[in-house]
Amino acid sequence: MVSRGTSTGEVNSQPTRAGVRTLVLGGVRSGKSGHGESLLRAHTEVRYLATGPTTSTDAEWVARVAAHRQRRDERYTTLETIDIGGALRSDPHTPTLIDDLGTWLAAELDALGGWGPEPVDLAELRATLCAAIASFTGDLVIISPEAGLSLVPPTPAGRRFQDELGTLNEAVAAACDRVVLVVAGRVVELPANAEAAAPTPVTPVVSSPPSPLAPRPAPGRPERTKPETPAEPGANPTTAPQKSSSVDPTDAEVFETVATPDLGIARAARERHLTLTKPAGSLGRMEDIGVWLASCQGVCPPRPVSAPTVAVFAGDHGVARSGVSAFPPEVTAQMVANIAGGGAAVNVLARRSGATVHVFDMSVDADTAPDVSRFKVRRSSGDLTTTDALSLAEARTALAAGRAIADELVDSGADLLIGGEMGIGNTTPATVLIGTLSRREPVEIVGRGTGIDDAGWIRKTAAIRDGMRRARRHVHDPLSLLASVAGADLTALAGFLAQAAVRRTPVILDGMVVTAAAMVAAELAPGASRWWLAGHRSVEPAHTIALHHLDLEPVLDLSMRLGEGSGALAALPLVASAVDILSTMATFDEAGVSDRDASPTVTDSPSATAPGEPSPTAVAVTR
Ligand SMILES: O=C(O)c1ccc[n+]([C@@H]2O[C@H](COP(=O)([O-])O)[C@@H](O)[C@H]2O)c1
Ligand SMILES: Cc1cc2nc[nH]c2cc1C
Repeated sequence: MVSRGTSTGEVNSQPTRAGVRTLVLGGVRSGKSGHGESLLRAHTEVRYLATGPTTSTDAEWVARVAAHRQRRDERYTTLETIDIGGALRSDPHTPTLIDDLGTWLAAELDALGGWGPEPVDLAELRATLCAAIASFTGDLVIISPEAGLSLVPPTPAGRRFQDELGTLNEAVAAACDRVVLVVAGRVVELPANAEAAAPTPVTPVVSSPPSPLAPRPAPGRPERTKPETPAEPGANPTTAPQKSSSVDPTDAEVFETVATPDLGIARAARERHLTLTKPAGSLGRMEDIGVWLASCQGVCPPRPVSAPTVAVFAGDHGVARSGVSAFPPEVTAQMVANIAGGGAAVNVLARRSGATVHVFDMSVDADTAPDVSRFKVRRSSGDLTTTDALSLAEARTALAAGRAIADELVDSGADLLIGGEMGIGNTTPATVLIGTLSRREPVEIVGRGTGIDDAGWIRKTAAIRDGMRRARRHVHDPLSLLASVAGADLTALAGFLAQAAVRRTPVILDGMVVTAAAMVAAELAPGASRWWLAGHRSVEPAHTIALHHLDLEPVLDLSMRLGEGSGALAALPLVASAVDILSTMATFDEAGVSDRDASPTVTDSPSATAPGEPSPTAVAVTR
């Protein structure tokens, strides 16, 4: 199939460039600086090039500078300079924020005496700056005022500034990978050219909120977000799963707005916990889990979990041929047959909890049973070290398949979903995704997967390094990222996890591989992670980083590293118990048990005992 839109191929003429250069335009108080800072939030070290003076006799200016500084944290090193070209050239790697080009231009005009009637030629200055931007290799965010939307200024100096700034912005935009416009805190992606700006078949278009997790299309792709689907008439919008929509692959990466689990119900569940016959908080995290599930169901007390359902996404990966796993790729197809036959760990654990297991061959390098392969995208995904794992069209097909699977399972009554996976070599693409999105170094995050030895670990680290080098340029475009390195199984998983959230269905995440897909799903469908519970912490080092990135605390930490959905299933009995606690445990009133702080109230009876000796007949229990 021919892909549409952007290509995931090698488009950068400088193969060592890993960063993204973004020009953030906006008016005064538009939110442009805050948005620019959010783009660099994942970095532990950011250089801040302040183009304006940080001290002044102008108290209002000092207050503005202080407000900006307060928003930034200790990760920032500030360099006050107007030689921003020189600063970029002297360190072209460290993630850098330039704030902003307007003050830089004003300072340059000051220095050149450019405010007078004689025009000064800034072409060389612009070209030098743009060359420095073009050769910058790290993440770079440049803030600049969009002054062209105001009236033509009444003074020659004002007109000079507005004209020069417009010309400068256009030149800098051409040197950047992305350009966004911030208006009233809303971020609009500006397409690279007229062709890219042409209307896409997808409607409607709404501007996305300035969430740091909001999907950020690649340069040239308009931002597209579907509005939340209205609930069925009469249905409680939080208790009724959203209606299923058949997912067209051409539209696969566009998700409806994810609703928030019901906060009112969460509050009611928390209050109910206080009435149950136990000291407040004594069931620890089990209490939180019950509250979470009640808020997902939109009802308190929650209904028992009645149809937990596991979907195992299976696929082979070209990279597995390079000795990155302890097992040969043939094991994927063999294990798919084992799971379909009910003999794998996932089946055993599911039987214990009454869960149903489905296995889906997305990209196994062999023929599998027809019912298992009905969503199959291709035989084995490409080797991520040298080529795109999928074409963009295949990635869309896989994403749509994952979404359709979530829809099918929810429509057939699943009230809790578990994503699992099976695929020899899949910890390599999963680690590449986590490393890329969390901006970690490969050696920090490489684990031993199925149990590779030291030589295998070295090969795997090199493969992850190569994959991350290819993936980095797609860090702001989840679909391209999936196509570039994830493969069909992990892409389908991402679609499945995001769609479950759209359908307001709670999910227990499994190990590192599933959580890697979840990180991309959270980019595709901001807010989806509120519908997810982390079942366990796998021994893979990347898993801890992924959980931290998603702000999820695992239920179990049992040193597991199997995959298949096993860690999530190990947590399922606890989740079911957490629900039962809220729904079937007796309250203090029902059981006639005295609550804490039940202060004895002595009656007016003349026969009252001495203070401190309450008699059973004379004491009324208060709560
Ligand atoms: O998800 C995890 O935390 C996890 C950790 C280690 C191994 N796995 C499973 O092991 C397989 C991938 O391991 P490997 O060494 O072949 O990349 C794959 O089938 C996964 O289900 C999964
Ligand atoms: C046997 C086997 C079972 C698995 N289940 C998930 N990943 C696996 C990897 C292997 C090798």
